[in-house]
Amino acid sequence: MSRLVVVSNRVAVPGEDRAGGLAVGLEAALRTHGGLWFGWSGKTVREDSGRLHEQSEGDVRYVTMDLDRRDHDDYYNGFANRTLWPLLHSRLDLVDYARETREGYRRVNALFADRLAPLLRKDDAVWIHDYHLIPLAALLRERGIDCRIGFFLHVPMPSADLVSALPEHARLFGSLYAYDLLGFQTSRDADRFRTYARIFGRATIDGDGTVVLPGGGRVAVTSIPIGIDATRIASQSAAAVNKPAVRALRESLSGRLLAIGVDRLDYSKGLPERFRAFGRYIERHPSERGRLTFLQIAPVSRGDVAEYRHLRDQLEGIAGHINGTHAEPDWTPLRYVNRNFAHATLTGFYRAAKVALVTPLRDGMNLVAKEYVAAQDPEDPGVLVLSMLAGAAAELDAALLVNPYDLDGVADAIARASTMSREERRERWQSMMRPIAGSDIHAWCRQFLDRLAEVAT
Ligand SMILES: O=P(O)(O)OC[C@H]1O[C@H](O[C@H]2O[C@H](CO)[C@@H](O)[C@H](O)[C@H]2O)[C@H](O)[C@@H](O)[C@@H]1O
Ligand SMILES: O=c1ccn([C@@H]2O[C@H](COP(=O)(O)OP(=O)(O)O)[C@@H](O)[C@H]2O)c(=O)[nH]1
Repeated sequence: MSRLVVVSNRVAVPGEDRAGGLAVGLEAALRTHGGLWFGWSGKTVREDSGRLHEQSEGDVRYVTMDLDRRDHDDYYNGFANRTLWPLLHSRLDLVDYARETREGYRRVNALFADRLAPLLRKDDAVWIHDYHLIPLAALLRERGIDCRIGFFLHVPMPSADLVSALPEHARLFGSLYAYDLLGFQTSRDADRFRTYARIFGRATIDGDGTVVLPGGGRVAVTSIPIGIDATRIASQSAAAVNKPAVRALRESLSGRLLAIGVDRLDYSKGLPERFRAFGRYIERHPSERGRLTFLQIAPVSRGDVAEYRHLRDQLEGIAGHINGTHAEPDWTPLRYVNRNFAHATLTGFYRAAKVALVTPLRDGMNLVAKEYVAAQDPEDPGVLVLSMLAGAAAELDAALLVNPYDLDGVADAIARASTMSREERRERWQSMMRPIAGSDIHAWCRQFLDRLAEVAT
C-alpha cells in the first residue's frame, strides 16, 4: 500500500487543540491510516520562512514549516482569508483583492512545493486540502513530481458567475486541472465546479462526471461529504458527564434547558443573525420566557483580519443588548464565551444541551452539526436546528432546517425544538445518525483514497 501524504495549511500537531473542522477531521483520518502530514507550523517568525520542524507520534510523521510575517500576512491573512474565503462563501462585498497578496499566495505555495518535493516518493498518494493550496499540485508537477495527487475543497464551491468576479480567476482555478482527483463536500459543489470548467475551461463532462479538457487532459471530480469519528464522540460524550466543566455547566442552569452554539468567530457562521433570532424567540414566545438559556461558544479566529475584529465588536454589542433587554436578576438568557474548549469537553456540553443552533450563512460542511447529534443520549436526544445553507443539510434533512436570514423562522424553530416530544426527537435523531455513523471520517478518507488510486491507474 502506498504512503499517505496529507498537505494542509492547518496541522493538528500533537498537543495543539485549536478549533477548526479540517484539522479535527484529518487528525482522525491520519490516526488510523498513518503517514506524513505536511503544513504550516502555526508560527510566524522574524525571518527564515520555510524552516522545517519535524516530530512523530504513532504512525504519523509531522513536518511543519514556519512562515515569516510578510508571507503570513500576504498568504494567510491576505489572499486566503481576505480574498478567497469571502469569495467562496458568496460574500463579494467583503472580498479584498490586491495583486501584492495574490503574488504572496503564489510565493508561499511555491515555498510549500520547494520544501515538500524532496520529501516525496514516487508511489506516494498525496492529498492536498483546501483553498490555501489550490495551485500546489501544478507547482509540484513543475518540480518533476508525478505521483498521484488529489485535492479536497472543504469550503463551498460557488457559481461560475461568482468565481468570475475574481481577477485572473482562470489562472488560479485552472490550476486545479493539475490534480488527478478533485473532491467536494456536496454534489452541488461538484456540479458547480463542472459548470465552471465547462464555461471557463472549455471542458466537456464525461458520463461519470470527469472533466475532459480541450487538450485531452482528464480530471476526476467527486463529492464525498466529510464525516466525524461518530463512535469516539458517542463514547466521549457519555464519559464527559462527570467532567468538572460539564457538571458545573449543568448545575449553573438551575433546571433550565440549554441551547448551544459552537463556532469559530467567523462571519460565515451567521452569529449576529443567530443572536437576533434568539432575541426574537424570547419576544415571539412569551409563554416560554425563562425556560431556555443559550450558550454560544465562539473562539476567536483569524484575529489579525479586520473583518473578524469588526465581527467581534458587533457581537459584543448585540449580546449586551439582548441581555440588557431580556435578562432577569436570576436569568442571563445569552452566555457568550470567546474561549476555545478541548474537543472532549465540548462533547459533554453537546450532550447537556437540548437544542443546538447551527445556523451559518454558508458553510462547506459544519462538523459541529454532526458532532452534536453523535453526542446525544439515544434515549433522550436533543434537537438540531440547522441552516439549509450548510453542507451538512444535504445529509441531515431530519434536523429542523431553517433559513438563517429568516429570523422569525429561526425563532419559531427554537420554540419548536425546545418543546418537541421525546418520540419525535428520537425519530429525527435516528434518521440523522444513519448517515453520520454510515459515512464517518474513516469512510471519507477510505473513499477518497480508493477513488484516487482508481483514477491514477
Ligand atoms: O485554520 P483556520 O483558519 O483556523 O480555520 C479553521 C478551518 O476552517 C475551515 O473549515 C472548513 O472545513 C471543515 C471540515 O471539512 C468544514 O466542516 C467547514 O464547513 C469548513 O469551513 C477551513 O476550510 C479550514 O481550512 C480551516 O482549517
Ligand atoms: O472551542 C472549540 C470550538 C470548536 N471546536 C471544534 O472545531 C471544529 C469546527 O469545525 P466545523 O466544521 O464546524 O467548522 P470550521 O471551524 O471548520 O469552519 C469542530 O470539530 C469543533 O468541535 C473545538 O474543538 N473547540
